[in-house]
Order: sequence, then structure tokens, then C-alpha cells
Amino acid sequence: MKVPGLSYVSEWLTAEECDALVAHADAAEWERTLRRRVQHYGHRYDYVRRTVSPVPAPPIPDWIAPLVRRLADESRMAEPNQVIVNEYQPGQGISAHVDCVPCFGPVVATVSLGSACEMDFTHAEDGRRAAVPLAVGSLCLLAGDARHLWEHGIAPRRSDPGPAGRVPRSRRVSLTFRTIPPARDGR
Ligand SMILES: O=C(O)CCC(=O)C(=O)O
Ligand SMILES: [Fe+2]
Repeated sequence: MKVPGLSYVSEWLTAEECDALVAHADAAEWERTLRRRVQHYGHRYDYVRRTVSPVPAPPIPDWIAPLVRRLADESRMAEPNQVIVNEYQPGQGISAHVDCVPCFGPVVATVSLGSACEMDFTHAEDGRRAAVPLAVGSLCLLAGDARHLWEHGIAPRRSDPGPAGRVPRSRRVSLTFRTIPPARDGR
């Protein structure tokens, strides 16, 4: 099953780039307010109110800025101004959701570091389902229906199905890039 509007770029980052990004993330401060640890840059997202928070976030750091520029240079999305770093230990996931449509621009991009995982997509209206493996170093872009009509989530489990049996997860770190439109950016 294909998810319309989903683009997947394998090996967008090299293994060395992935390792360096995880090391930078670990040298930065993790927030522990959710079950999984996160870092918010550019703008803070308020998970309770489900909107962009007026509470300021640290600016996008130098170790992430080259990826922001690269996404824009490759015309994958309008230059992102918000980045959330998520950490998933084996057994942790994220419940099915659509990223806030009015808060963010039409493309949301995620890179996967540290461990592969399967991302589950469910059509919010007709219930169609698709499981998309996200490899280390890959870039996953959600636009169109994949961005607006399909929910995405990660099951809180310790392994994923693979071509030759279950594949154990290890610690995964993801970077998700979003573009807050100017009207909201100016708050
Ligand atoms: O970690 C991921 O790959 C997805 C994160 C996500 O969906 C989100 O932060 O909205
Ligand atoms: Fe999301």
C-alpha cells in the first residue's frame, strides 16, 4: 500500500553524519517532560494545547543548520524554522497523529538516526493502513494526503518485522523539520 504524498529518500545522510548528529544531540540538553526525551529548536510545540507555544525555544543550533539549508537547497520544503529532536528507546513510540495542519507548512520532513523503525500510517477517514520502514540515514517527507489525511505513529514495541524475521530496535533519534508560516512565526 502506497501513501500518496509520502516521499522516502534512503541514505540521505551517511553513517558518519548520523553518528555525529546523535553525538551533538547528546551533548545538548534533553527535555524530560514527555515519556520520550525531546529537544525543541526555533519554536516550541505545546503538546497539551496542540499548537506552537509562545514560550521561546533556543534557536536552531549550528549542528542542525546545515540540514535546514540542505532541505531548502534541494527544494524539498520551504526553509524549516522549527526542529524537534525525538529519542525513542526500544519499546517507546509515538501515538498516531496528524501534525497540526494550521501550525505548520505543507511539508514535514523527518530523518532517522541510530536505529531503523517502522512508521504506521492510517487514513484518518477510511482506515486504510500502511507500514513504512524508516532506515537509518533516511529522509521521510510528508506532503499532500500523507501530511493532511493520513495519521502517522510508531508502535511502542521492541522489534519490527523485517524480510528475514523480527528486527530488534535499538535507540532511535529522529529530527523533524517544519516550517511555521510567517503569520505564526511573527508571534
Ligand atoms: O520520530 C519520528 O519519526 C516522527 C515524529 C513525529 O511524528 C512528530 O514529532 O510529529
Ligand atoms: Fe508527526
